[in-house]
Amino acid sequence: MAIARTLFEKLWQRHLVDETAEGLSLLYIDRQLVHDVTSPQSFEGLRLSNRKVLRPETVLATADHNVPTTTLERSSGAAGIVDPLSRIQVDQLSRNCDEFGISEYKLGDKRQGIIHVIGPEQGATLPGMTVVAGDSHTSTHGAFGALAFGVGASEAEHVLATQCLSMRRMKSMLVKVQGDLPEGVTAKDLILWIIGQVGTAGATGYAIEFAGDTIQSLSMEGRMTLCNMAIEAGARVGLVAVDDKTIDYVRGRPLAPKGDDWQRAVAYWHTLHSDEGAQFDRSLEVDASCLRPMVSWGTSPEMVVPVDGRIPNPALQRDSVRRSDMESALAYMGLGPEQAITQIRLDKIFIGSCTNARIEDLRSAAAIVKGKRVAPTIKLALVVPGSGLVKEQAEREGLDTVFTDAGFEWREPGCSMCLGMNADRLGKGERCASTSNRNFEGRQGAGGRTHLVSPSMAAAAAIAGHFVDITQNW
Ligand SMILES: CC(C)[C@H](C(=O)O)[C@@H](O)C(=O)O
Ligand code: SF4
Repeated sequence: MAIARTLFEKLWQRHLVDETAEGLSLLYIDRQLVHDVTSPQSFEGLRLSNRKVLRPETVLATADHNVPTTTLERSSGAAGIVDPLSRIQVDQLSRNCDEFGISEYKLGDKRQGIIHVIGPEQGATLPGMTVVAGDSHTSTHGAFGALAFGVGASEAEHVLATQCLSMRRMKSMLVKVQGDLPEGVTAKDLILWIIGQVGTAGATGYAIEFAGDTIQSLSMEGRMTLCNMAIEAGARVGLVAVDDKTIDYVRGRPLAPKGDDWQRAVAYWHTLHSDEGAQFDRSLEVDASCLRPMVSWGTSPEMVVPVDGRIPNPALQRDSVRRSDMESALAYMGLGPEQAITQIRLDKIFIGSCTNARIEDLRSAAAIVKGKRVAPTIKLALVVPGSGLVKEQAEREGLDTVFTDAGFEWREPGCSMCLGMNADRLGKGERCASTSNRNFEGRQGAGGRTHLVSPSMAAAAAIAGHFVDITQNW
């Protein structure tokens, strides 16, 4: 009888080119995604060593981090970007792509968007692939049963030149989630809860496979949200087995295989799951039916509590390192011990990012907002679709008007206020309910305070002006 293998092992073996006695593996990389921030050094390295891109057709690029999101600033393409540094990076990406023969979705192209949104949307990310990008949230693509992870600029350069990457094999961790998520509790709440349990370094060195009936009933969007934040638990890779939902999502995408190739691919993709009895190095079981909407209160994604909870009291923490981390997080966040989460008032709302800017995310936020008004105390409420095509789809469904009628701003696609690299930022001391994935100090702008939540929780906070338990009062 064949040995039972995990999904991770299957993907790894399939791409293994060579192995050294020291435990280094050489992997074949099928796809590289490229954005404006991390790629300049990789292309410069190629130029300096007089190398070409080996298989330019396997690389796909777009600018996302530095792009402005107002229609006005976007109307004249890269040349219209006001901030000189951002303009240079966006411009440079186009020049590099032209020089090395790489296809790029430029500003103004409907296919442009956050790299982790457009990869799956275009069918550039397919089950069974190895996918890399100079970006930690490349873990997102693991939702398709692809081995996907972020790499550094020199590794990205190596892949461009050779299509291969030398690395150490990861260990495998199973996160088995069972039961129905209560109404109003989403994949975002699930992953925030998991990170709260294992900690931000808890899965370092592991590839996490999310499995169980809860994961099977999640949409592809929900699975992407989960895998997106695997990196916030320390894991470079997040994985979900391929099933009919995966295949239905991929079918007909512009870069998906066609005809006989499609039939052959589907037959292979059906093998992309962990075998019965496969051994993991570690495992965790989660009962989804007990979960609540989650809110982060501190400056690390592991600092989370349910919305009906209170901020923990550092004085009750015995570990002195943890206690001082909690104290400094509370000082930065301008919050006190035991404060009820629902009493926290917000200044800004951000619905966007590669974690939660897909069509399903916008639909769930719009369902909360419909017919209501953003609280007058909220200075700015932004909705930033993950791609031009998500934006177009949302407009077809009238979601843009639901948001703008309520007082939200409806923007052009990009990373936006997920990180302070473009014009969308928090000011010093400003507090934001954000659907993104990181709440580090200064992440959304110097001195800005981030609370990570799901799209429906962010939408409800915009209307109420403070956090609300959407499972009770909505
Ligand atoms: C700019 C990039 C290197 C970075 C990442 O790797 O994740 C960014 O996308 C982020 O979310 O912090
Ligand atoms: S949306 Fe945020 S997390 Fe995602 S790639 Fe952009 S900056 Fe990174």
